[in-house]
Amino acid sequence: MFRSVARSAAGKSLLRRGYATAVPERKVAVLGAAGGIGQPLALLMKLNPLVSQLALYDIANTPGVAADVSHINSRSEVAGYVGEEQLGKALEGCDVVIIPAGVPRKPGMTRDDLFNINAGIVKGLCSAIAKYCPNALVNMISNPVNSTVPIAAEVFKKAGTYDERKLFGVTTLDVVRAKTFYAGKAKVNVADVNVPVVGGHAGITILPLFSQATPKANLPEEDIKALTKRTQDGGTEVVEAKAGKGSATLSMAYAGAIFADACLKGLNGVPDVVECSFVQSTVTELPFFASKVRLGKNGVEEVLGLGPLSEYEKEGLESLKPELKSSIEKGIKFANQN
Ligand SMILES: NC(=O)C1=CN([C@@H]2O[C@H](COP(=O)(O)OP(=O)(O)OC[C@H]3O[C@@H](n4cnc5c(N)ncnc54)[C@H](O)[C@@H]3O)[C@@H](O)[C@H]2O)C=CC1
Ligand SMILES: O=C([O-])CC(=O)C(=O)O
Repeated sequence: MFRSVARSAAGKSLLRRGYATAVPERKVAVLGAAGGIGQPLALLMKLNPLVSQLALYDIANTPGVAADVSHINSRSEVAGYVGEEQLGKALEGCDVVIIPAGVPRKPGMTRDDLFNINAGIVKGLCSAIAKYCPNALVNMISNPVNSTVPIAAEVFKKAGTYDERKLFGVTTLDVVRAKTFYAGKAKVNVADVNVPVVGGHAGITILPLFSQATPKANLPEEDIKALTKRTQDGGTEVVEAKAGKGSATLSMAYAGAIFADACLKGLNGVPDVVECSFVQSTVTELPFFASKVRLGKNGVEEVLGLGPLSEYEKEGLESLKPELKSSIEKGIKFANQN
């Protein structure tokens, strides 16, 4: 077994010497790789020793990004693909496909305002995934995630390839933000902090569960409310600060790289890999919902429940349901009408 080899002294020494034979081959594609998120995400995936092949796809400018990233002396081989006619080659044999393709917000816009453009982009890319790598784990970053994930599910259902264990809305940036803001307020080491974030990925649908945050800090109710609001508005904070030049890219690339790494670890059989993600779910009455999920060799191994909620979180949960429900339905309707 590769893991026992990798963990043995001989395996470690092999790895240190640059022989990656103990780690399985894994192909990862980034769709939208020349964009604000795509470029730093390509860099971070190139640095990930679990990746053996990195396919960088975009409708423009990927050759330059691929040439640049390919000079880094890490394990994976890098190839750039540009234009729809090369999409199949980019996807063939992929284990994980990360999708940050699509337009970002400008100040004054909601994520739902991106629907008209991004829904079509995501639908096209998912049709190609169904054709060229139907078994890949799909990490959906493109907004509005609350709708793009249901769109992807419908496309895969129509193609007969849908496996609910393999489709993920990437909500890791909400967790990253919640951890950072909590650590600042609670004055604890950010590296030790854990905070689950559930619900969806837009405004009030983002529900951080600070009552379950560790290390425990017993923050007053006003602080919890302020932290919740800041986490929910984290994306808007960046959109406003960038003043028309887009939304979060660097922190999103970091979050996307963490989530893809967790998917790869799960595929490789590493035990107890748990991350929050927006997935098909029975945790609430909504068909998709973000919560902690355990990742394994086939993607989602277990969707974990919410755990005990404070009164404030229970109220937040009830208030987010109508908006999340309508975003999910909007995605399903789009996929079936267009
Ligand atoms: N899930 C999350 O937490 C977050 C999601 N986002 C979302 O990620 C998306 C991308 O954001 P940025 O990278 O900042 O935008 P960007 O505009 O900088 O890059 C998007 C890239 O997608 C490419 N693209 C457009 N159509 C394509 C297609 N059909 N196939 C392949 N590539 C295509 C563009 O050429 C461009 O290079 C946006 O929808 C944004 O809202 C952003 C931050 C956080
Ligand atoms: O706010 C946006 O538009 C981008 C995003 O999803 C985030 O930063 O969380």
